[in-house]
This record gives sequence, C-alpha cells and structure tokens, in this order.
Amino acid sequence: MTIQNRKIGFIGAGKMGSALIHGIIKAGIVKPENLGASDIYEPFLNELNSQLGINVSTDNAVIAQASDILVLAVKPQTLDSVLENLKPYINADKLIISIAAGVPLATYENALPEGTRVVRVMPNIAATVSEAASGISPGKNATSEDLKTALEIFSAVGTAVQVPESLMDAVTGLSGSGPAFIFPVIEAMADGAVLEGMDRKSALTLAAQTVLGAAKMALETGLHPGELKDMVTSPAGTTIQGVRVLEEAGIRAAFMNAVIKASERSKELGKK
Ligand SMILES: NC(=O)C1=CN([C@@H]2O[C@H](COP(=O)(O)OP(=O)(O)OC[C@H]3O[C@@H](n4cnc5c(N)ncnc54)[C@H](O)[C@@H]3O)[C@@H](O)[C@H]2O)C=CC1
Ligand SMILES: O=C(O)[C@@H]1CCC=N1
Repeated sequence: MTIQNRKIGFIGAGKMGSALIHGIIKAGIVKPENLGASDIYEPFLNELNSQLGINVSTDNAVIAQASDILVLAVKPQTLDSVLENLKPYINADKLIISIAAGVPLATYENALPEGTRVVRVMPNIAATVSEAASGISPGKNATSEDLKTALEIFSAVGTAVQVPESLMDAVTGLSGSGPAFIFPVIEAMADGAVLEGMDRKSALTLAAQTVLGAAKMALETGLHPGELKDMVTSPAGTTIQGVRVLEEAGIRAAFMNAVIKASERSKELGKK
C-alpha cells in the first residue's frame, strides 16, 4: 500500500511531533485527513487541527485505533505509561515508529504484543523546514517494507539514513541534538556583527545564510571540511585571525564533547 493511502497517527504533538506533522503535510506525502495526533495538552491539538485540518484527540487510544502507522513522539520518561496504555490497541498489522531518544527497540518489543513491528528513528527539528537529518534502525519484527516506509516518511522531511541500532545514541548526540549546538553559533556570530554596528536583522540573516552555505558546500562538493576552510583563509587575511581565536577557545574539543555528552545522555535515558 502506498504511503498516501495509509493513516499515520502521532502520540505526542509537542515540539518534535508537530515539526514532523508540519513537514509531512508540506511534503504532501499524506493528506491531512489521513493524519492524526493525540496529546494530553489540548491547545497543541487545537492548533494542529485548525492550521492543518488533521484529526486530533486527547485520547491516545482513538488515534492508535485509527492509524496504520503510529509515531511515538512523547518523552522517553513518559514512554512506559504510554506503552502500557497503548498495548490493547496494538497488533502486528500496525507499524510503530518511535523517535524517543535513547530507548532501545527491545523496550517496545517487550512492552507491546508479541510480533509488534517497530522502527526506531532519530529525526531532528529541521523537519519543520524539510531539512531533517534522521537515523533509522528497524526492529526484529519490522519487514523490509516497513524500513522502506520509514525511509520514505523521513526522506520526505529531509535526509534519512539507515544505521545500526548501536549507533542511534551517536545519531541522537550528533544530528538529533545538533541544531541546538548550531543555533547559538548563529546567534553569537550575529552578536559579533551587531557589536561592529550592524542591525540585528541583517546580522542574523547573514549569519544563518553563512551556516546554510557552508553546510551546502560540505554536502554538495564532497570536499573535506579542512579543504573548504582553506578556500576561505587568504594568507595574512581576515579569516585566519578568526580561526586562530576559535582554536584558542578549543572549539573543536567543545563541539566533540557536546556530541559525546549528548550521546551519553541518550544512553542513560535508554537505561532508566
Ligand atoms: N525536540 C527535538 O528536537 C527532538 C525530540 N526527539 C524526541 O521526541 C520526543 C518528544 O520530544 P519533544 O517534542 O521535544 O518534547 P515535548 O515535551 O515538546 O513533546 C512531548 C509531548 O508529549 C505530550 N504528552 C505527555 N504525556 C503524554 C501522554 N501520556 N500521551 C500523549 N501525549 C503526551 C506532551 O503534552 C507534549 O506535547 C522525545 O522522545 C525526544 O527524545 C527526537 C528528535 C529531536
Ligand atoms: O534533547 C533531547 O533529549 C531531544 C533528543 C534529541 C533532541 N532533543
């Protein structure tokens, strides 16, 4: 069955759930009438219903029963009670996709009925603008069709790659959390230009476009980031002065440690 004719339901319509819903609607892969969301917080649901026309309910069971594909987008800390509550409505006909940080596939497979098909995904908030970076790992009962379905959904909202489950915590620390490591970079670079006298709006536009352009060059040229950096640093020029300041501040170790710490926290969330 093509994805267009399948019903996708979200359990949890917070930041990431609603980012994915917006991204999926924007991509046009599923019609609003085939999308549903449940949450305990009604204002989020009302907003999604009025903005996008998707089906909503404060009862998870209603959305679970109406969906062929169920995306679990609640916090890892809430998951146990949500799985307990959903169990009677899950069977092997439904595909479960969970985006919860850290939680292993085995947790769902043990908590839900025997044979439940589960795919674990770690997307990121850039799904909102169709630029998510997602890692995908299928569980033991997921079919190759299920993996294809997950890749189709998450490729529609950005770039998606299959990774072994052992790397999902690293994906979480890198691309799951990563946008929050880059937003302060954009803000701080803009602050520098504001200090030099530029208006805030222009500074933010130029800073964000600079990050976008650098990312696009890394993706599209296939050149090593070091080589790309060398293309900008004219001898005795401006850039190498800035590069030295960043190296003195330990920027590389800071970013590596941020990814490592976030990955470690993901592992912790999975252990409980
Ligand atoms: N925020 C992000 O950038 C990313 C988040 N994630 C994962 O997505 C999941 C959700 O994270 P966020 O959206 O950031 O959190 P959030 O707190 O914004 O959203 C969670 C939503 O679940 C709802 N909720 C709580 N208990 C519920 C229940 N019993 N039934 C139904 N809904 C319930 C809350 O009202 C809230 O709207 C987490 O597991 C997180 O690890 C994954 C990738 C990126
Ligand atoms: O901060 C978190 O735990 C979630 C997972 C990845 C991004 N946000």
